[in-house]
Amino acid sequence: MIDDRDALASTAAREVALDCLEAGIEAGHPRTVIRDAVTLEDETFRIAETTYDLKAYDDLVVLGGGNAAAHVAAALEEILGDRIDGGVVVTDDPVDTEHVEVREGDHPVPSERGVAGTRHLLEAADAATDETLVVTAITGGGSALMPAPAGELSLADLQATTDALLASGADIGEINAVRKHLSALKGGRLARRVAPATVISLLFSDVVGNDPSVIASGPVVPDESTFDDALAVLERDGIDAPAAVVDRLERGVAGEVSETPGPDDPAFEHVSTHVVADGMTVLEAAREAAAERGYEPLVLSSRIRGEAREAATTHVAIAEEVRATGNPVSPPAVLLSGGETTVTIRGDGTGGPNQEFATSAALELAAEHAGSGRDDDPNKITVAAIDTDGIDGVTDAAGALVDGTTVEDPDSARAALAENDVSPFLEARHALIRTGPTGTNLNDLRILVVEQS
Ligand SMILES: O=C(O)[C@H](O)CO
Repeated sequence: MIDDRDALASTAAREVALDCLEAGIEAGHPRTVIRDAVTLEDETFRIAETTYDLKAYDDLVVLGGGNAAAHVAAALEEILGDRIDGGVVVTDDPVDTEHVEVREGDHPVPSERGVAGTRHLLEAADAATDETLVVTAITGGGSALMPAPAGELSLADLQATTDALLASGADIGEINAVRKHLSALKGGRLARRVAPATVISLLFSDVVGNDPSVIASGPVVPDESTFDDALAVLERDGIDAPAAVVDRLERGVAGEVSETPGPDDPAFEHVSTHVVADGMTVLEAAREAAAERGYEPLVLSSRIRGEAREAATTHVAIAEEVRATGNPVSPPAVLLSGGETTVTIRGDGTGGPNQEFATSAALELAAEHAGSGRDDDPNKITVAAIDTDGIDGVTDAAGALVDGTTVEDPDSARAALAENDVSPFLEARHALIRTGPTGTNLNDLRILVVEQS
């Protein structure tokens, strides 16, 4: 799964870090998740504690979108086979499916083909009746991949607003409060389109805290955010949105455009929501892989957020403590974390949050190594950081793997960070991890392997 793995795995600690990454990605892949989450026995479809008698429905369709949506559809087909009558998913990571139509869209900025695919998805939703069972395949990336401009808005309006929101530093809850109010599908509006069908909503969460109304902007989840909230995000973050967008939001605040459906809306009467995978799914598998290799595993948090380079300093400090005093676990140990860090763009280079995390960690390790008075073991702490979807920032790398040998010239590492240009820096040091699109999207995975003195 990891390209050129042998070249990266030059020490035992690196080998362990790569094993943990691979175990995490495999556990988060829809084929693994769906196999664990749903079963079919005779005509009874089970998800968690709920069962559905397929004989009670005329047809079963799969609808959805997101980076991993086609993989979810394919995994559902493996279990449900010919019982699936059709459906549409929109994704940027297509795979072959037999019954569900896979349409391509684009991420992180929506595109024309995404709009066309989403229109098709909405047509399939409109065709649902009270005898339809709809299974939704909703994963991270769905907001960009399922663009359905509301009212008079155009794709260009959505693109300009998305660009501005992504550059603004607004968090995903804020970004999606805006996107929901510009869409014919997000913020629960897809539930209205499929009502009165029965809906089983399967969610793969790339949102810290798993709020279902934020994951892919909650197409079949009640929305408590308002036009007011959306306008406040634009104002607070100084976002220069197109006039048509501001106009729609202002008309919404004035009550001239209908609000997204809230928890009391009848559209949600027949919807059940299941978060079937999240960052913890990945962390638990990685933790197990570490333990199997004789390392004491410790999950620090599945909710790490904030500036990537600063999070790296804190992670390395904890690893140093482990190594120096055995707190909070004794080495050999593996520290693990998930969540999603961000990068404040100041320069004009190539990189991503996980690559900035790794570069900053490598810089810390080089400084710690040089100042330790104990230059015999530059490999005592090894750090890997990836985005589980295989695409860190807008690069073709998932992240990077570093240790105390990675940075020999701290000034170059600092310059690369200052320019947000860490990708070429890491490439030159053979530190980039490449996986290609992994088929899942469950946030970041960070592994710190701490060897014994
Ligand atoms: O698509 C989105 O909105 C983000 O990936 C969060 O799920």
